Amino acid sequence: MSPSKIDSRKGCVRPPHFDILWLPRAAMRSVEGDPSDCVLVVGVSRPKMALAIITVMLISLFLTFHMIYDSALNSLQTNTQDHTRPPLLLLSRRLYPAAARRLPQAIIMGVRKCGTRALLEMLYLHPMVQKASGEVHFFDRDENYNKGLEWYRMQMPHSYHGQITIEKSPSYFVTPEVSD
Ligand SMILES: Nc1ncnc2c1ncn2[C@@H]1O[C@H](COP(=O)(O)OS(=O)(=O)O)[C@@H](OP(=O)(O)O)[C@H]1O
Repeated sequence: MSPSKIDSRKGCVRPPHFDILWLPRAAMRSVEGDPSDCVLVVGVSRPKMALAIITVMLISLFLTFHMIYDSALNSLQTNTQDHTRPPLLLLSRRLYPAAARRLPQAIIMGVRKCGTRALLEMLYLHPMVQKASGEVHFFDRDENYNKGLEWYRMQMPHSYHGQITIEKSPSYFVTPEVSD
């Protein structure tokens, strides 16, 4: 070991520059045999520091873009009939589960003027419930029923997997064909 690298006062090994990332363990031992006199110097080389900062910035930028993309796409889907969403990442399906229009799992079918709207709005207070905005009249009106289940599904709101979609059409209760 060259004498210039040895601290003459304490006898500790010193790095030649402050931007050394890894020092060998032996470099931190006292040559003179007194380890308590040594000071541990931890530094990061400038290129590696720059690389780390750029990596963090790129990841933050990507995540920000991904969140903006996701929310923009969700709001677009609310206004269009498109229910598919191209995944930006395979992982994004897990992190941000896709919303889709689903057939109702529950239907409020009557009876009229008995507070069906109030019932629906109260159920809708639950975060796991989504409601159709108006009365769909799928089962009681031929012109709607003939459009098929796909049309019926498209009248439903977007919901996440596990949420319950509810539709309310009180006239189902008094339309004999509905039970068929
Ligand atoms: N909790 C409670 N108590 C008493 N009355 C209530 C309650 N909730 C809703 N209402 C009244 O019910 C009427 C609306 O019922 P619906 O939502 O079923 O109407 S509809 O059949 O869907 O058109 C509507 O009455 P009208 O205003 O006379 O139409 C509501 O005021």
